[in-house]
Amino acid sequence: MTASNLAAAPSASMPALDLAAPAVLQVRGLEKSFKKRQVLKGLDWSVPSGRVVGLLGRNGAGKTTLLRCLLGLSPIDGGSIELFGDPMLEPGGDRMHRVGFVPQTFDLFPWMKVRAYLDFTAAFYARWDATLVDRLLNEWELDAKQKIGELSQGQRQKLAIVRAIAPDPDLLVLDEPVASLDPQARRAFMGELLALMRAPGKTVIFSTHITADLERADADIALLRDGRIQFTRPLAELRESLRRVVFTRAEGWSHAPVVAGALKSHVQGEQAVLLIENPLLDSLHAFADRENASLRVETPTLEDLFVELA
Ligand SMILES: Nc1ncnc2c1ncn2[C@@H]1O[C@H](COP(=O)(O)OP(=O)(O)OP(=O)(O)O)[C@@H](O)[C@H]1O
Repeated sequence: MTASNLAAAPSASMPALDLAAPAVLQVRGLEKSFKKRQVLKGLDWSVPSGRVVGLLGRNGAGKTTLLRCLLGLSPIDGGSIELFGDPMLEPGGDRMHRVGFVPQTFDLFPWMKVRAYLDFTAAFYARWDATLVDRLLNEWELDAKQKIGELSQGQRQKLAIVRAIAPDPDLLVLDEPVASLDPQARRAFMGELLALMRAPGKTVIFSTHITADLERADADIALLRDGRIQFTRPLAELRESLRRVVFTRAEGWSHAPVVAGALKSHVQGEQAVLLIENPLLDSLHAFADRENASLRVETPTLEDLFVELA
């Protein structure tokens, strides 16, 4: 059997994102190591303006490291980063008025009260939406008079989000922004985020393990694996094109069938399981008949995709 007789449309034909849109972020050959551990291995990434991008990757894949490097918060060992078309060499500068960042943990200024902290932060920004701040404090039940050190982890995360959104950033970067939020707050947050950021020219990049949030956001999915971004594609497009294909036969499989367009395959007892891009169903059925196997073709959930690909 040859690869081509089972399926067509190899990965190289994957339609790309709209690259005509100006890139907010252009990363080339990014390298980053901690001592001998190389975390980012010549990573290339282009994020067009106006997208909501979910950064997926396993624990330790390097998501936090990447986000920190992008914003100049962590020095890089090689490659280049352009933010809004200019080289990113260090944090700060005028450009930072256009960027909001929500770190994974927020433990600054524990002695400050919420209101004082927000007023203090507002002074650094050219734009600051005080009306939005008051509305979010109210809706997210944050007490302006409470000290930050007395807030729960989830409340701190909400505060960090308010602080990041208030300057009306053009690029919002969030590192697992909803990990500490309860489902209600998560839903409200995602709604708020999308309402604010689904405006022309606004871009959001957020890392998460919660695939339901990516679905709610109808985000583009960027997969970080082996120190590189493997792809960045709209979720709807992934759903449309990827299928989980299961061949089953009693005598099992010595190895998984070789199929063009297969992104991943493994053998599990009687089953050979493949994740295939744009499978040709007639060819798959013919192969199953020849091999005396049954065939099942499923549309994977995003969680399935994450488990298979990450
Ligand atoms: N300051 C540091 N010093 C040494 N090693 C580090 C440092 N920061 C991160 N690492 C290592 O770099 C790798 C990537 O870590 P990173 O936190 O970026 O992963 P992640 O994808 O964000 O993980 P998670 O999903 O668990 O948050 C890990 O192996 C981690 O141990």
